[in-house]
Amino acid sequence: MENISVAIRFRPPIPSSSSSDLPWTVDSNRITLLAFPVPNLSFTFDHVFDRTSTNATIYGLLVRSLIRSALDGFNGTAFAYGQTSSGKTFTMYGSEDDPGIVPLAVQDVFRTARMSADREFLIRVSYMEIYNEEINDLLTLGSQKLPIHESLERGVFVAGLREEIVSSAEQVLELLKLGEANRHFGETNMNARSSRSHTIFRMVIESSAKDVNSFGDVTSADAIRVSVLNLVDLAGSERIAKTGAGGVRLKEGKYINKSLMVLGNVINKLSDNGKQRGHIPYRDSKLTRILQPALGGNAKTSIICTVAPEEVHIEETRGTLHFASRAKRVTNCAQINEVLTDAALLKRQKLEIEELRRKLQGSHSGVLEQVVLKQRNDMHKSELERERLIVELEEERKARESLAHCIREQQKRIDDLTIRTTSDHAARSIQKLGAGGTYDEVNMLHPDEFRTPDLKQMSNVFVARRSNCSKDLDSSPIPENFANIADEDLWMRLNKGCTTDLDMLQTPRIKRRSFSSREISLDQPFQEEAIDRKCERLEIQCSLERQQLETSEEQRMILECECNQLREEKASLLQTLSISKQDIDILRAEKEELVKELNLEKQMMKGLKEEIQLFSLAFSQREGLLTSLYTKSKAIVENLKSFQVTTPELYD
Ligand SMILES: Nc1ncnc2c1ncn2[C@@H]1O[C@H](COP(=O)(O)OP(=O)(O)OP(=O)(O)O)[C@@H](O)[C@H]1O
Repeated sequence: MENISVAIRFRPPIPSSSSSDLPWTVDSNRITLLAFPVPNLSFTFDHVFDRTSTNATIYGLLVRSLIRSALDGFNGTAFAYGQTSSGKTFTMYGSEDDPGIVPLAVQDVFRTARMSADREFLIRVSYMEIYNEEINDLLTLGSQKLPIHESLERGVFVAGLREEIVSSAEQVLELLKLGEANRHFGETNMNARSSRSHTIFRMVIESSAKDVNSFGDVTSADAIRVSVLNLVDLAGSERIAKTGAGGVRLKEGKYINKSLMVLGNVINKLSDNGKQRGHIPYRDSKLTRILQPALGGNAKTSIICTVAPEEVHIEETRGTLHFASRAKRVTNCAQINEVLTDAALLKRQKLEIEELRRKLQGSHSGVLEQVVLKQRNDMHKSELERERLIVELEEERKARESLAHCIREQQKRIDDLTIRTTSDHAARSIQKLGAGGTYDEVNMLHPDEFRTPDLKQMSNVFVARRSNCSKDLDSSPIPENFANIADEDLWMRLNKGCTTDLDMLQTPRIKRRSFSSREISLDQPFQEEAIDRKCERLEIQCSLERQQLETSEEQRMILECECNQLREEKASLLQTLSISKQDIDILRAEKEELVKELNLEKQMMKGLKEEIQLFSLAFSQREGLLTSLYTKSKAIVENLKSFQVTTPELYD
């Protein structure tokens, strides 16, 4: 990681401007603003160049190392930043007497390249401008609005930009002249020849070691270094009030200010502490997008901030100094950009393709197939299991239904028995009552006259009506113990919520017959005998009925036991059912998982196939490129040889 190098350059004051005491002092690399906005605000930079400094001095101290690094394979960017008319273009391009950074760098690149004993270089140049947020190729007339693309191999690049292979500084300077002619300049109140666009002069420097490993192994000597050197002349920020811009100039000014603002934002963000940094808005302008590697990326960067010394520009100066001090805090991470030579790349790609093929055709595909087969089998098994469970479930459901039916039947039988038992009990009670009372004619009872009350099914409701029994003077009152039967709880217990109409509970019509005292005295022994017989008969009947009642009770108990058993069975069946459901859910989830895995494997296989196709394609493309590169290199070498023969003094 290394910081961006930042220098401040003061342009000489314009002769016409009223010179007064300067509002700042310069002490070595430190600038102190004396009064604005607060007294003694200081900024320290890598270099501060005063009005006497030449472009050559600036180049030597700030840019030369960058150019040397570019020849070693590091990306490099140098740009001039500052308000309009502060001397950016002068710094970058200079004059006849004082050539600027661009021509000096071009000379230096070729000089250094020629001096290199162990590497040979291939240099391409391009020249573009960003005018009103559109990219124009300055080396090709009419080539405007070029798009920015991004790829893994090339990173961010301007599609369709002409790249000229160059072999000498003069050739480049000629191209620069051509570009300058195409560049947008315009007159403003501040500058007679104001740059209305940002220009980027780019050199792509490729180099490889002169001795190639004769064994043909893939070594670092096979690597090609490719670095990009950007020399940027920015348009200057301008205050419309000062430039007096209108119409086209005004529109240009707005685009210029906007893109410089984005540049400022990017620098601000990058200079923030890592945690607070957040999103860097490179994409907000074409300038920052193209310069992205130079701003916090893989490049060495130098910035020359130009300042107009006049007091009237103090605000702009302060702004430039703030930008510069922020930029000073930005760190880049430059590294040598090496790519393998085509031959080495071919070798490596062949190996990779072979590896992939082996993976596909060999054991790997076998394993894959096995996995797929296993998964299919598993899936089939789980399907069968699922079907079996469904059948089982159906059987269980049917069994449960038949059990429930059984329970209902049994319940019905219990209810019938209970009702029967109750009516027997009631009848017996009445008979007992009759036997212990007056001359009730119990033996006159007809079975139909003493019947179980009508029962209407109505859950949880007990209704008892007794509307007219009191009116029937002929009827005996309801026996006391029978009245207990009509008690709500008991009825509920017996009838399980059936309703009854107590009027239906017809007390047998026991007609009272009055005997005269004479009749009683005459027939008494006979009557007593008859009564005894009746009593005996009734007792026998009672004991029979008691037995019957006990038997019914036993039956009821047995049925209740059965009923409980059935309930338990039902509960256990329900439990089994829920377990089966859970099993089915698990199986279903497993099945889905397997299907997902299968799809994933399929995708992987597809991806591998595509990769192989891509590699094959790249392989054939590289083959073609290698051939053309070889032909081109041969031509260049021939050119160089002939050039050396004709102009030997250039290389001295
Ligand atoms: N260091 C310098 N020595 C001599 N002349 C200079 C110097 N710097 C700038 N100038 C002169 O000042 C004028 C404005 O300079 P220049 O055009 O380079 O400014 P600029 O910052 O590029 O302006 P703009 O942003 O408008 O393009 C030019 O005439 C230029 O020759």
